[in-house]
Amino acid sequence: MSKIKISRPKTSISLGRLQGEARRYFGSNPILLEAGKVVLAAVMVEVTRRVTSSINNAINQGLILRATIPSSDPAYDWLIHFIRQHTSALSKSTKDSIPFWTDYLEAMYPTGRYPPKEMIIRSKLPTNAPLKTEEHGDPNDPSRAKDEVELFTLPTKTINMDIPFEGHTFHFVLETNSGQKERNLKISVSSFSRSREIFHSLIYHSRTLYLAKSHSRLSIYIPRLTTHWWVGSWNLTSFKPIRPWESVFLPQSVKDGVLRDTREFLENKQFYQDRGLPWRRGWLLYGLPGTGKTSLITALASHFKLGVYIVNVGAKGLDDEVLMKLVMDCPKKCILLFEDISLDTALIKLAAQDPDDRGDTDSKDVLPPIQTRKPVNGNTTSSDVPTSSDELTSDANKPQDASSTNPEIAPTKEESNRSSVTLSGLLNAIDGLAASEGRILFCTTNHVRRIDPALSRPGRCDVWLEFTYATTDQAHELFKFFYQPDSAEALPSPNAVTLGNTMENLDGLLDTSFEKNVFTDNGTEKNVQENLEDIDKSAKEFASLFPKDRLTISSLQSYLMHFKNQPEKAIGYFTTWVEEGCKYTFIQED
Ligand SMILES: Nc1ncnc2c1ncn2[C@@H]1O[C@H](COP(=O)(O)OP(=O)(O)OP(=O)(O)O)[C@@H](O)[C@H]1O
Repeated sequence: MSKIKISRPKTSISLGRLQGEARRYFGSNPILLEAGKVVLAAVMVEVTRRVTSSINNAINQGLILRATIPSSDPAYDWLIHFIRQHTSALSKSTKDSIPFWTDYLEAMYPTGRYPPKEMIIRSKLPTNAPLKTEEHGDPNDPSRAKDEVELFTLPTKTINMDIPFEGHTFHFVLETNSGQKERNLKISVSSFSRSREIFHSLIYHSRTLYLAKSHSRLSIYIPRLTTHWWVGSWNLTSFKPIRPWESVFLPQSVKDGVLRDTREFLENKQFYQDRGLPWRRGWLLYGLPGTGKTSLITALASHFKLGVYIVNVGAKGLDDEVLMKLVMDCPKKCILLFEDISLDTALIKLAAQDPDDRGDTDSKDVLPPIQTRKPVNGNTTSSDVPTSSDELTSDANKPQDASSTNPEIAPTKEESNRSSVTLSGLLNAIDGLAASEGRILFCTTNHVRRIDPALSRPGRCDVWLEFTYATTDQAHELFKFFYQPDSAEALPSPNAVTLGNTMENLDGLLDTSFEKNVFTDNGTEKNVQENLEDIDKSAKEFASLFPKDRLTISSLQSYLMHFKNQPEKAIGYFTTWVEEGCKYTFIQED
């Protein structure tokens, strides 16, 4: 009788037993045996990898909190600022983590020929491409995707660093794309923590640091135009020192008017809303170069602590769509500056055409500006700018489009080719339905006659201000400001004291003690008030020599720079310098 032994298959498998089994089956075939070993080893490696990765994931998901901040978010700038504050941490622990294979292949095959092993892919609709709807065929047809979507690939590069904050260590990973001007893409921050509060705390802290910096500085933004998927976003390019309002030399009435107008605008959002008016204000500053247009804007921005968003309308890479996006993305209460608006832009191209061909209905129906002013300093105007004699000028006195009749100011071919912004695109960006609210637009130009009258429509450039040669009063103020004793640098001029409101921006900067003693050049102690009186006397003497309609503030400033600490010499040499033609060469001392 045969006995059948039934046993349960053993479930525990040891490596030795597996090997034994394998030997029994494949023992007669050493090749199969070796292959089996390899497969077994591979299985073990994979199992180990999966287990490690699961443990890693469990730790990551359970214990580590991670936040990602894209560059489009304001918190991105705050965190970058926070990281910059910890540059020592940056230099110690920064390490590029481009994968070895990417580096190797890049070295073997220059970029472009061999794709990097790690890269970012972004897609976007080509600019100006009409969005195709179902009427135009099957939207899911894959062959259409190639025509409609552009893909961009770039190698990634990451920077890692650990920064301690409030008892936690935060791991920052900055993603950048190598070889591009616009580098940073996003930051991811992680930390061992069970609570989000610590992240909030980090962000609030970074914001506070950032604002503290930006309040004592002027934030300047320019458009990103070079990196494809970022085109049309703003890039914080610098924190400039604030410009004191007192450092701008213009007639007091003009400065007061600009301050008053801006304050009223910023404080009266409700007024505009109640009347269904777009909450926007536009200024056109025009006139000779070096007369203070940019200075006025930076001082105004400093005074009201507004960010300045600068667009060069003639820049390569800018078109109507990008311009519109930029304008829409401006924050509320900021200064949007269109620099040198008549250069390179479509305004010239279109101004040279027959108005009927412009395709811009507004331009045929131009209303006078709400308010235009005489030249800010009441001087004779330059040849390129119109003269206006009254405080408020009529439309007839307004600069007219002369480019179509005057070949000298018609655009050159090169000028016409540079920008792809059209007049209607520009006007839409300024006051179209989608245009941002709460911003103050400043357009500046040296060539006002090239500007299309459509720009003067209310809601676009409401106020036109002309800048011309410096007056005697301006020369007097500049001289005083230039030679004031260092420790009294920020002391208000007598005019500023009577204004009161112009003092706000100097909070914290001023030591208003007029009795404070300073050391003068010759080393003797002297009362500041006396010192200021001396300077004022010299300033009057200097102003009395000042020729009319001859010099701009910038040329005067560069003259004074030759005599930094020598007011007497500046006065003594001035007439000779003017008679010799105000040459900007090095001034030889006798
Ligand atoms: N009215 C002014 N008040 C104070 N500084 C002035 C004035 N005009 C010119 N400057 C000085 O001259 C230099 C050039 O001035 P600014 O850039 O403001 O001139 P601008 O009119 O904007 O010139 P451009 O039309 O060439 O851009 C600056 O250093 C500035 O400090």
